[in-house]
Amino acid sequence: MAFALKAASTAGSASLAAAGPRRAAAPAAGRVSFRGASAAGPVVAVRAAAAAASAVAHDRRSISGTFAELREQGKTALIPFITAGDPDLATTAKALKILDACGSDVIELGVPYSDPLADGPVIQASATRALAKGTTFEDVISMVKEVIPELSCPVSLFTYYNPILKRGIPNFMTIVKEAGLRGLVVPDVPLEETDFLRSEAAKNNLELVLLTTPTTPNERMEKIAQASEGFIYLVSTVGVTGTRANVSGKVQSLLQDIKKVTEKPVAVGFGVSTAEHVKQIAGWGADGVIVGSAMVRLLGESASPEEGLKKLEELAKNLKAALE
Ligand SMILES: O=P(O)(O)OC[C@@H](O)[C@@H](O)c1c[nH]c2ccccc12
Repeated sequence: MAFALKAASTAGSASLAAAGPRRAAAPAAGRVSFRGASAAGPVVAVRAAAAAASAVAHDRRSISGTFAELREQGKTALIPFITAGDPDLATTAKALKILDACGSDVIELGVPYSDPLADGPVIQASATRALAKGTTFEDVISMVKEVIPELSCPVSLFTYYNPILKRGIPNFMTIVKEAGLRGLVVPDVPLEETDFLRSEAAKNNLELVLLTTPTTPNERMEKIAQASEGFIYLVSTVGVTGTRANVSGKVQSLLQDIKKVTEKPVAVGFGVSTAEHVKQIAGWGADGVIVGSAMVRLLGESASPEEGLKKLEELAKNLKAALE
């Protein structure tokens, strides 16, 4: 069982406002293979070549470099989140290429985990399916290692703390770096415990993204803003992930509060799913939008992987167009 152990030391994390409902660990079944994933088409190669050519001033493949370039262009980053292994790793590989080809600026790839914090029902169900397929951390890493060289945007790994602790922080960071990943989001690690994580990540050219929420006190938000790398993840609302009809109007003032204390880019996530949402958030001055559940649902709940990928492509194009 890859992810069944709980990290007792991280319980009661103060990084997020609310913890999601808990559920039982999913049984690991037969392994899946990502091999056989075909390239997403010529547009992928064209984009990768263009990215290589423009990687002069900024490190285009780092998260902060990507944001620096976008800021110069006055653009807002599109950051999709998908769960690795749902419906299977071959489809995840294709999804990464499609998201990249559609103009995603950073991709957050979630490692499926049995005891998540703040994952809403859509992402929980997706992780359960991925684990039931037997998806392990090692499988995710092997898939990523093959796919990342074909992408032009940086990929950040989203994982809970336990899979990191289990492997040992320095060892984990080496594995992640060697897979070509450029960032890490670890939602259940409190700020107070991030120093070692950040320094080990930095040794491996990985940026550690921290999260702030509407209930984070100002003083703490400032420390998070100082310590966060790549960008600051502004959680739009209290509660768990999942699509919502509207974006909380509080986001506008939260963005202003953060921007008073830092020049680092700020990306907004939780409940963001439509073209109207991303336009509104971009209009409020956010540097990026993170879209998880809406993408995850399309991939995991479509009649076939092909249909899921097609719908994913439509959504990504639609959101990207809204940000142009
Ligand atoms: O699903 P949403 O509402 O679009 O939110 C993004 C989110 O999925 C992703 O960043 C995420 C998935 N699980 C999380 C747990 C904590 C913080 C963030 C996350």
